[in-house]
Amino acid sequence: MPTAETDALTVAGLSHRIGGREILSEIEIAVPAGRFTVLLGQNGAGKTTLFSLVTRLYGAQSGAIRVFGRDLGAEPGRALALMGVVFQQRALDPDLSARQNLRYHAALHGMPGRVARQRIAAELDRVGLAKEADRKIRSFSGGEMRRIEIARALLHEPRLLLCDEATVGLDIRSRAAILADVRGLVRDRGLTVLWATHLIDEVEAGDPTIILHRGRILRQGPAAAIISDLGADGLQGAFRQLTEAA
Ligand SMILES: Nc1ncnc2c1ncn2[C@@H]1O[C@H](COP(=O)(O)OP(=O)(O)OP(=O)(O)O)[C@@H](O)[C@H]1O
Repeated sequence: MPTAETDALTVAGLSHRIGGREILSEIEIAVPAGRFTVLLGQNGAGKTTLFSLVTRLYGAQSGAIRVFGRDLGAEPGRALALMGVVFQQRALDPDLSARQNLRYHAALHGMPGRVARQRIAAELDRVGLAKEADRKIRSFSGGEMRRIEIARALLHEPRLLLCDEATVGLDIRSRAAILADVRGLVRDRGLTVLWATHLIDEVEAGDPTIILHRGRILRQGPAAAIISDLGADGLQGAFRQLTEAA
């Protein structure tokens, strides 16, 4: 697959087996820079496994992953520095404060103390939690914890943000607020986002959309184009057609 200069993330020929079972098969995707791209798939489609490979939690068994042209296998440090991640499972220490959790992350990225303090203050302020910085994580609501995780993921100023089911378990208002916030980062900062979800109502017509089903990519392109190519009356119908035929 050709790698366009404008691609933030490309994955080519990536397959992954766990315990003899193929979880991902010949994945080929291109995530355009500066856009909000949706990775749409039902539970068990393979979204988290794909994120685990892109973030190097799992070593790739085949294929190539590039982040802004940098090969993840050959230059892991440089490629990973360009990425921020919000995992599906909560990954904050509940007994530490928001500030302490972020400080820990800053240290992992080798940020000098003064820079870390400024960045932590700026990102907590951006998500509206600057005054709550010294509260223990366990005292925050689910939506607030997600906002802290987004602040943490942005601390080292990545160019690509990966979000794995970032709105799962949240009420409708919190879901909408998180989604609007992350879409705003794309619009205002030119951030690239890859947003994994099983929720079709989180997709907008113009979003580059990648449909993953049982470990295979069924379609990718703007959601509106996928719908019209299939003659469907909406993304729900297009998704059903594709997955039923697979
Ligand atoms: N460590 C593992 N051992 C065995 N099977 C696994 C493992 N990790 C993932 N799988 C299987 O791989 C498939 C894809 O799982 P994955 O978590 O990547 O999907 P997902 O799209 O993220 O779904 P969800 O949104 O429910 O987390 C599932 O069938 C899952 O059971």
